[in-house]
Amino acid sequence: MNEGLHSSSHDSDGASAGQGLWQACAEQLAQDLPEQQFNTWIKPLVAQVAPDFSKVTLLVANRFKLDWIRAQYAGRISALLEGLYGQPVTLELALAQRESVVRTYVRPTAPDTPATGDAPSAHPTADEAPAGAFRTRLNPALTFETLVEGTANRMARSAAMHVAGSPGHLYNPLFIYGGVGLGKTHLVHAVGNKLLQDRPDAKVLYIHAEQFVSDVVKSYQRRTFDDFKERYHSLDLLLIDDVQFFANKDRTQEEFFNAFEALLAKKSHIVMTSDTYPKGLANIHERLVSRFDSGLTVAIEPPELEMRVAILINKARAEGSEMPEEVAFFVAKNVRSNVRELEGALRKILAYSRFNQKEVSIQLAREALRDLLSIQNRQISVENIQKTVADYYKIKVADMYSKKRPASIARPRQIAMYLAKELTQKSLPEIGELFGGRDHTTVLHAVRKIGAERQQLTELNQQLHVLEQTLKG
Ligand SMILES: Nc1ncnc2c1ncn2[C@@H]1O[C@H](COP(=O)(O)OP(=O)(O)OP(=O)(O)O)[C@@H](O)[C@H]1O
Repeated sequence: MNEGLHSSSHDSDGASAGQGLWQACAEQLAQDLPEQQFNTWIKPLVAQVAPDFSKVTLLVANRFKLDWIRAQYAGRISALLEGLYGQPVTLELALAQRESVVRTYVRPTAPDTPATGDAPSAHPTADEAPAGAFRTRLNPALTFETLVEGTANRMARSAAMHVAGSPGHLYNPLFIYGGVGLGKTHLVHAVGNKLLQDRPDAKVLYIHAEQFVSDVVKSYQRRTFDDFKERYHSLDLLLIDDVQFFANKDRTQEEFFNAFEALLAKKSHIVMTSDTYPKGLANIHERLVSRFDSGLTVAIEPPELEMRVAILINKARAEGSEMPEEVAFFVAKNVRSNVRELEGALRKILAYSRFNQKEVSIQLAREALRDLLSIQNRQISVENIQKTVADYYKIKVADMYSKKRPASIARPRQIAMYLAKELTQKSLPEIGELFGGRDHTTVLHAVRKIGAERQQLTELNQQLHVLEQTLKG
């Protein structure tokens, strides 16, 4: 399988070990990716591995491939290398001929342009895409089926589904905004994929705003504006990602305004994403901002705990692995910021599990994520215990202080008191105070009761174990 994989090292001593690291990574990718993807993008890569393994440089044949690998695979490769080696590995992508090293696995960076100028970006344009491969630029893997629903994205998702089902009617334009890695790109691809599934002849284009800027500049340079207009104005559905990148690009904004008006006039649909709501956009013409806001504007929020757990379990399954719920809970509790980070954590855990041939467990997750967890270096507080226990038993945090007595609430509360005594330096009266002003004897009773039951009941012991592991990070 690996005959086509090349590897070289900066010195001959490290050569075979370096080769081993890259080959192990590539073998994993060969298993994880569809064969065609692997053969097209990964197999031709030449790896240079630093003797101490701290850095892997992948040499890529051309700019287009480099951008694509950076966008699609760098995060995954990086996590795999790190998982295999057990320590951070810097990943770089460089052009093979010129060896000019390009920074990698970050989001596409904004072109370095003067405040009012438009300049071509590093993205390939539609004309440069390999024949047939990226006509719509849709990623077929990003569908509604693979997008986990939760409170955080419910409104955006249902509006997007509506648009995919009957484009050109309600919610035009649809403007989706939210922080990084929350699934905006995924959602817009899902709209395109769904529409194409129902109407394979529909003209759909997904484009990142930077690519649009680049297209505008190129058509100015080459005087091919008619082609440009023909391409954009004839679409049935335009999906445009990260429109905040239009800031200060005057000509681009003008062309986008024209395309926008043309598309709306012929009842084509426009779906846009941004990191902020329309009025929060800086350096974008007022007439454009008011157009952005003229359909439906919806936010995507950071996913809540249960959604994060569901995402982890689903994604692990999609990778052919089962992630036990308690492990997903542990990871979701510790990785909160966004879905991209959650995916990164999952990849690390799966790579670590495969490489060490160990089953996925909390202990393994803790080892695989040790850097991430040590950064957090969290101090265990009573509030944290109350929140974690409430999440775990699906009760409200407020019930930790309330006077309610049903067993479904009283028992988790006792468990939280027990953990507070066990994991913090607080005294019994202090803990009682933090549990809604309860007497210290109530706390003592809970501590003794749970401590004794833990010896008898395997299930309780197991639950406490999960909670302790989660809290200790
Ligand atoms: N609800 C979800 N269910 C499943 N996967 C999700 C969900 N939300 C996000 N993801 C995944 O998380 C990753 C990051 O999402 P995406 O690229 O869509 O984020 P984004 O909001 O566009 O971020 P950015 O602003 O950085 O471009 C993707 O791999 C996406 O498939």
